[in-house]
Parts: sequence; structure tokens; C-alpha cells
Amino acid sequence: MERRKSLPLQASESAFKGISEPLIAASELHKSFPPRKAVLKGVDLTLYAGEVVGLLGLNGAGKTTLIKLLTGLLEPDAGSVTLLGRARDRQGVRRHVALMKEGQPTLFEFMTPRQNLRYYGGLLGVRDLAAGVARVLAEVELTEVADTPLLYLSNGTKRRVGLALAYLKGARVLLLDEPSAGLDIRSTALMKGALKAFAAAGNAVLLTGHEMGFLESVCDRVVVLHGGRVAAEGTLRALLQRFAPEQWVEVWLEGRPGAGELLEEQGGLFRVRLPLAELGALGALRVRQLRLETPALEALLREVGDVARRVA
Ligand SMILES: Nc1ncnc2c1ncn2[C@@H]1O[C@H](COP(=O)(O)OP(=O)(O)OP(=O)(O)O)[C@@H](O)[C@H]1O
Repeated sequence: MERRKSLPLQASESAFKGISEPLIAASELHKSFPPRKAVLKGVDLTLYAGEVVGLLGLNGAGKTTLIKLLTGLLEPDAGSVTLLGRARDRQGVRRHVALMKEGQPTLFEFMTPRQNLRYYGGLLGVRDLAAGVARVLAEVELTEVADTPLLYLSNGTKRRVGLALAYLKGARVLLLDEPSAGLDIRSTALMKGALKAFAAAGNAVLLTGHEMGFLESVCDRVVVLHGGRVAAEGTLRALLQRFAPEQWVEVWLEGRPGAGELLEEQGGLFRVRLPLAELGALGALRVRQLRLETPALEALLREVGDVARRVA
């Protein structure tokens, strides 16, 4: 087994570490899918009570694999996971962990939110079920649609049924894959509020995502997976400032520019690339078209990867 190399890329420690209870902790997790190379090569990750953590990484970095290892859907080749201070077992996961793949759990479309919750609550042996269901529906602002079949509800609303289920079973750890994907502004705000409230109640949330605005507003910190390890960790703002401080733009100009990198010339129009902050250097030249380059999040993930490769 390969020993973990320490990558000096940590931007900041969790504000919750030391003052808050560790709810789920992965230690030195290794996972391979032979014959391919190892996907995870010694991942450490602890989620503390009260925090929302973003799990980031380029496609194929191993985010889903890590979530599966945390929940026992997959077993690690080496390493361990503890849940509420004990070795994770099936019963502990069933009681304390809620998982929402592709933003929502498996729900019955022809049943209403209330019926779905009563069904699952019954399976989980929740006591005083009717009152519990009414309470959690109110908690995620679903009372109005509690008796409308899911079939007629938006994706955002269905995802909040998933959150209501996490509340109902008294889960301490919520793992979500892309909870904000495809949501409109109101649903995004409701989702954000619900996740923050869930964490503030002394629980922990781990989520994946690609939308910078959502991640920045909801995550207390993010961890970046690269090369099978946690290559960077900290607040998204701190990581962006460190790894991707500049937003680059491409502009088409009516005239030869004196600044930026000239990429193309066509019929008297010039395409140049330069940092957004240096747009002023183009002077009085008229801008025909302007395009923001690779989103900063993608730039951040690539740069973390480059730095990790250099120090490895
Ligand atoms: N059951 C499996 N069998 C073989 N290979 C697998 C299996 N599950 C995942 N992989 C491989 O492991 C790597 C990591 O996959 P994983 O889905 O964990 O990445 P990810 O970070 O979640 O990616 P994405 O952002 O695309 O969802 C990929 O190369 C994937 O093809």
C-alpha cells in the first residue's frame, strides 16, 4: 500500500475542528477498481457537527467513490470509517446517515410527500409518525404541497422531501450529490436554507456541486480531491484567492490591442486573452464581444491538481 504523502496545500483548518463533535471520520481510505489505477490513495476526511462541507474534484477524481465508502455502499481496500465515534456498520449508517444521490432519495412519484415520509418513517420505526411527519414537512417548508403527488412537484420540491426524510429519521450526517443542480432561484434559496438549518441543528452535511455561487454561500469549507488524496482544504474564498485569483476573459476588439495575448485576427477584428482586471489596458478600443473564460471553480480544481503534481 502506498504511504500518504503530505501535501502542504491546506488553506485553513475547519473552524469546527476542536470545538465540535466529529460525526463521521474517514482515515487513510484506499480504493482501487482493478485493473485500473487506484482511485483513492489515502483519504482523510472528518465532518464535524454544525458544518456544511463541499467535496470538489474534477470528473473522475473519486467523489462518488468516497461517498460510497462513507456509507458502506463500497468497502475500502484499506483504511477505516468511524461514525459517531464507532466503527461504521450497517445499522449505524441506517440510523444516522441520509444519502441523496442525484439530489434526492428514491421516492414514490405517485405518492404525496406526506405518504412517502409515512412509508419510509414506518420502515425506519419512527415513533409518533403522523406528528413527526407534519413537523418535518413544516421544517423544510413543504406543508402547502404535503398532499400533492410528487408527480406534480418540481425537482427542488422533491429534493426537500429528501431533506424532510433526513430530519424524520434523525440523521446526523447528510451526504448529497449535486443538490443544487437544475434548481431555480427560489428552490436554490430554500435548499440552501434547509441545508444550513440541518447543519446548525448539530448535524453535518457533505455535498458535491459545480455551482460556485451556491457552494460559496452554503459551504463552511471545501475539500478538493485530486490524485486520490485531499489535495487542498479550506474556505472556497481562501482557495480561490490562493489558486485561481484571476478571472480571465477573451475579447474581440475593433483594432489592434496593446495589451493581452493576441489569439486571432479576422477582418480587422482582434481576439485577445487577458485577466479581467486588466481590461482597462485596452484603452479606447471598442469591444465587440467579451467572454469570461473557464469558470473560476474549474480553474481552481486544475490549479490544485497542477500544484499537487509538482509537490508529489
Ligand atoms: N464500480 C466501479 N468499477 C470500476 N471503476 C469505477 C467504479 N466506480 C468508479 N470507477 C472509476 O473510478 C474513478 C472515480 O469515479 P467517481 O465516480 O468516484 O468520480 P467522481 O469524482 O464522482 O466523478 P464525477 O464528477 O464524474 O461524478 C473513475 O475513473 C471511474 O470510472
